[in-house]
Amino acid sequence: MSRTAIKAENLSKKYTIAASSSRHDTLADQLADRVRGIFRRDGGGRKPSAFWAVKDVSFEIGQGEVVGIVGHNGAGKSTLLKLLARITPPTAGRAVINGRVGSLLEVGTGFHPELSGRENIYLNGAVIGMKREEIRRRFDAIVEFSEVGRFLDMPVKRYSSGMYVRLAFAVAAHLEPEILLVDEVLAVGDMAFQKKCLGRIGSVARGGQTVIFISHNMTAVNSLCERVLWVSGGSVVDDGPARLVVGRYLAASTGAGQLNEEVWERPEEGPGCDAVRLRRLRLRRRDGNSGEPLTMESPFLLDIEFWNLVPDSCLHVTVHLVTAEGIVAFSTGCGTSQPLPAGLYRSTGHFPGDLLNSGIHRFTVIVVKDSSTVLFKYESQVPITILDLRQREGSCYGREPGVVQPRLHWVTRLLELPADAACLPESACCSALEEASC
Ligand SMILES: Nc1ncnc2c1ncn2[C@@H]1O[C@H](COP(=O)(O)OP(=O)(O)OP(=O)(O)O)[C@@H](O)[C@H]1O
Repeated sequence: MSRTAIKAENLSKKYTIAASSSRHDTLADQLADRVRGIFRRDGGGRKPSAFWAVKDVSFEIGQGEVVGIVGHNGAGKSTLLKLLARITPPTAGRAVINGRVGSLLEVGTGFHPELSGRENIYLNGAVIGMKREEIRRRFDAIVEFSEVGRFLDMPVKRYSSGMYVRLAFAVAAHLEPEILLVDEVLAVGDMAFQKKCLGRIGSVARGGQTVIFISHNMTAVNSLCERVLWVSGGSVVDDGPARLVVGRYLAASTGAGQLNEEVWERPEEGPGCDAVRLRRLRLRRRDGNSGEPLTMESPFLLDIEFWNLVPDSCLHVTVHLVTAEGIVAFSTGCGTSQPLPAGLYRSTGHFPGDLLNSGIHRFTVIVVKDSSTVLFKYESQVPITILDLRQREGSCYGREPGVVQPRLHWVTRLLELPADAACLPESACCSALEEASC
């Protein structure tokens, strides 16, 4: 294994919530608390309570590893990163860090408000142990990336939060720390800048630096990180390859895989009518791996079991697959041209992978008799939750639009070379383009 960059040993942080149980970050908070005090009968005499924001967390991260941290709001992710960055001291346990740390944890840390943007760049470099000459070499790239060049000589306390984050991210990512800690910077700033940041984190990661990255954007985490820690209630509840941990986290968050069938034991209990009643609606992975959530690539099966109660009916079973937005993605089904004897039947629909977009889909079953009479419609309670666990290149990590996401064959061919590029061997261009096709 590579050298250890970070080692957390039983790292723990206890916070005490003040009697009034409010933080006084802003003037509005203070005023609100005073007003509350006027109306409070007990005079606000509640006892302070303590809780563990991070409890007994231990892990080791090797040099050059790119690790994502995921978890719900309030799970303890930011506190964990602040402990690693030594912004806050642990209540118990310790973190051993081998290497220069650059961090972008929250707006407000790391920069001196009275100093200008220019001075803060040098200050930050010096803090992580860089020589003036090293910082000067990267200065232009930092300013260009941050897009705040015009305000470089203004004290950063006058920056907007967007400008602040731009400069802070540019500094953290360009000063080439050996360990980069980044906390959901992407929530601030516009989409274009978020993309730029993700692209930069990707190139830092490929450059062999150790990166820890907190994000709620699972596509970005899954694409940028090789390993993911899932934090819940202040503890690490899962730690492993990104695709697996993100899959399990999303499955738990969305409830995917929890309800995969509806069953009615007796004909009189099933939805339907006097002629046909449903017995079972079941969603299955085609590979039989029932514990795993469905991803965009996974083929799956839908079983529709029904009792035909009237002999000699010609029946057609149709499924409408409906997106979370209520759009019918498509309709599919099967029927019989021959009359069916009475009995219990199962129709199984085979849905290929690389068809549906990610999201929580629903389906409606419609049973039609003799190609003309709708016997009944039933909206199933079984969700078809499709996770996006595809690896993305570049810096585009948003959800693609559209109800379907088929994987189509594309080829790019060279049609004509510009006149001045005649010396370039055509075969070289062609092979590059063929490789780029997918
Ligand atoms: N300075 C503090 N004083 C008291 N409680 C705090 C403090 N900082 C964080 N907490 C609390 O500790 C818990 C963990 O917070 P933390 O910010 O680490 O969660 P998180 O997983 O990063 O959440 P999010 O995804 O919303 O950023 C929360 O209940 C939060 O309210």
